[in-house]
Amino acid sequence: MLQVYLVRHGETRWNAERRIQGQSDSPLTAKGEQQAVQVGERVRTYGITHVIASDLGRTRRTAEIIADACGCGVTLDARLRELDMGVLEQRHLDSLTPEEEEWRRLVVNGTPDGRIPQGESMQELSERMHAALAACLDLPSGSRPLLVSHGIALGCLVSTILGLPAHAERRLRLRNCSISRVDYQESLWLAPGWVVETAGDISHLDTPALDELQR
Ligand SMILES: O=C(O)[C@@H](CO)OP(=O)(O)O
Repeated sequence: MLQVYLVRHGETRWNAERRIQGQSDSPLTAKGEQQAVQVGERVRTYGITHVIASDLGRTRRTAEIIADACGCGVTLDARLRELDMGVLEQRHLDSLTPEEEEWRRLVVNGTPDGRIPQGESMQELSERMHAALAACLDLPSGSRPLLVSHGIALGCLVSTILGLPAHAERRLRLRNCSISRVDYQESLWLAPGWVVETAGDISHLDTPALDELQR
């Protein structure tokens, strides 16, 4: 059975400021760095063999800290990037005009192929995240990978593995540096293929970030 750990990056400056990042980037806060250290402390005994991260700065930095603790290197996979939120990237969530708010709702309410102008649909996000996860099946036997990605991207992955629509990720709270795990298994009892073991675990964090979606 292949076990794959899924970690959202540590808190960033724009997370704390309620600004939309998407494929734009902002650095980890001091709290975000500390959260990454705490993930490393937790998973260092898990036998992680590969740390694979989205190529955005916030995930790279989080991955470096975790990989140091695990004694392995980091490889980058652009398929693990956050949803491209087009013209709304870098904006404060509270500053959207009614028209912009409507664009945002097209995505989060599950309108088929809804997208923010110049952005990406949830279907496109789902396809690339599943491709990145499937690539773990090609790693050498006995591998135990840990993927470092983003809130909407990981939520979409977990939701769709459960058979829910991609936009169900809005009902799944994946805080900064939460750990989820999915397993690939052939089971007579559970559905064969990817199975969700846990989602959004933050028991290793002593100061969990306020989630930008929750505030
Ligand atoms: O892009 C963003 O603003 C958020 C949305 O959840 O994603 P993340 O902080 O996980 O990159």
